[in-house]
Amino acid sequence: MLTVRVPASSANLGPGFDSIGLAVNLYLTVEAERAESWEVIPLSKELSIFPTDERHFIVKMAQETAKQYGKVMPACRLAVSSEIPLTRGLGSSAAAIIAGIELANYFCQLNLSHKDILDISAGIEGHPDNVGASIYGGLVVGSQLGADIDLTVVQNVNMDVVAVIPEEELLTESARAVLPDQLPFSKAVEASAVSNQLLAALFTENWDLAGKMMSCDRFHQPYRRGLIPWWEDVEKLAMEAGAFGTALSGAGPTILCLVEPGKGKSVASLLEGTLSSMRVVELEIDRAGSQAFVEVAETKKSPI
Ligand SMILES: Nc1ncnc2c1ncn2[C@@H]1O[C@H](COP(=O)(O)OP(=O)(O)OP(=O)(O)O)[C@@H](O)[C@H]1O
Ligand SMILES: N[C@@H](CCO)C(=O)O
Repeated sequence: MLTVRVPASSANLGPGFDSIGLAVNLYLTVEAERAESWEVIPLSKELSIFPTDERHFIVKMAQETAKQYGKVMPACRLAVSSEIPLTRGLGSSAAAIIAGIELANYFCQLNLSHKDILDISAGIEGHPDNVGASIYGGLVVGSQLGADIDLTVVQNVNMDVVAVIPEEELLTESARAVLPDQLPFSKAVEASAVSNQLLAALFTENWDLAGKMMSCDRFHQPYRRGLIPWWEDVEKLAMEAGAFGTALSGAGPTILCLVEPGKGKSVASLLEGTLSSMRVVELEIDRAGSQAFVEVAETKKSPI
């Protein structure tokens, strides 16, 4: 029995569009064993909308990966559970892609490195922000220039994280459809400077400056505001509650609130009191990234 556990991720942190990602402690878990034919058993209610045979997205990802390496993915029985809400901007699709790749890696003995998994998954997603964070954990900064992908993993960044997760879903595809094809040169220069400044501020723990930069994004947030009518209200409440910055989590509609270390609980409880129609979740940064374990005894798991 193979168990794969992949963390959720919040992409962009505002201005780091398609580049910055943060792994957080909500997990997609897949238990897999060889079987006569494909069977996918959803253990979380939200996952029961998906096909239970080889049309399942995770199966397709496994099969596609195996094929890339000239192998055939053997049929398996998968038990899938997830704490990652779907289509809310917390990287559910990235986690599912990585789970599929991990299955192929084990059952087809592909011996893939983290970088191989990054190259395959970013190739599928089109950007390395969510997949990078889910593979490596921590805060990642990625660049994807054609097929050339580079990623820096930063583990010693410390801040508290609160996510405001609404009932409404928003497909990444729809949130990307409102973005412009081009940015004027002067705007692109500003957008790049804001993103650079955000990272410098986070790394030097200049929280006020980091928060300011999160609100100065030029790449995507101005275009996506119209999709999320309550965004401004949540932003205002979060800042009043003590967050140093807020941003759309990935393509939204979840709002990510970043908070100075130690203050996350109080921000979360203040927001919970005022935002009764949304889930307010205090999260931690996941530092381990994607993990695959083979069951060697009833209760003992060994990392592969
Ligand atoms: N556990 C899963 N099993 C099967 N399919 C999944 C699973 N998780 C995600 N998906 C697929 O990914 C889609 C959601 O991807 P989408 O990119 O729209 O949102 P997201 O990844 O949750 O958010 P974001 O990319 O903004 O962080 C789902 O509608 C479904 O098709
Ligand atoms: N960087 C991506 C994340 C969602 O896949 C976006 O904002 O569209």
